[in-house]
Amino acid sequence: MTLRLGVNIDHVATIRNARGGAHPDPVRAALQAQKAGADGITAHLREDRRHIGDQDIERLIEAIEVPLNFEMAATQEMLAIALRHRPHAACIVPEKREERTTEGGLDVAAHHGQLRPFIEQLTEAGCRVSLFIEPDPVQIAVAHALGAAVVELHTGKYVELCFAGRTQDAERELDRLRQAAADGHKRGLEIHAGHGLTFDTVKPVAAIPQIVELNIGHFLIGEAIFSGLDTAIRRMRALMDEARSEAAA
Ligand SMILES: CC(=O)[C@@H](O)[C@H](O)COP(=O)(O)O
Ligand SMILES: NCC(=O)COP(=O)(O)O
Repeated sequence: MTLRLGVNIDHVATIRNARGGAHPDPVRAALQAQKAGADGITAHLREDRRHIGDQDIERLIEAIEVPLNFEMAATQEMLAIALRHRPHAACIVPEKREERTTEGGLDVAAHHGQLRPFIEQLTEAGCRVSLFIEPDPVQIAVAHALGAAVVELHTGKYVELCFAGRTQDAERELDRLRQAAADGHKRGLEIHAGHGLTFDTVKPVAAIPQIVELNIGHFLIGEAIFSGLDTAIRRMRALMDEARSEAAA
């Protein structure tokens, strides 16, 4: 199975919003990412609009040729926006206003009743519905029962453990990712993964054979300051491909 790279351009908007105005433009970044080989663009329209704004979503839909993965909380406001734009994919994520970033996966087991109508309406509108969850067997089973097409496994914990030098715990978390990917794939779910991935942490995740898409943003946008977006994306793509061919050998 080939592995797609979705580039998340949220944090281009974070830099723009630090001063207001229009520069740097996340849509320009998305077009550059597309040219550098991104297979898709991911953007998270947060309730507080701290990075991506409503107009960015409208402009992205107009401008990009690769699929848009629209990340959204399960709120009526976001549902109405998604139904208006009908992006290729709608990824439902948990959201807390006070958090610095998306801290964990959506608890689909606890909120299945609330989530079902969102999944149904988005699917009906032609979006591929993705649920951003922890690599946990119960979450996988409920995501499947809810009729989602895709699950995106939260890799944040694995990355944090790697950077804390907690090698054994990171390996255990990687095993949870492997198990969840295999289990979800067996159930017919399409498997994506992402959050916090970097050049140093991407390869073991990219090597998991059932994963078909990685969504990566914050690190690539940060790295672009030093090497340029094109170089950062091409390097990430190369590491992903390397991991895949090493795993297949
Ligand atoms: C859900 C998710 O993982 C992404 O949206 C990404 O982390 C960028 O958004 P935040 O940094 O605002 O969480
Ligand atoms: N869903 C994960 C994503 O889009 C990118 O997350 P990050 O690389 O910005 O942490």
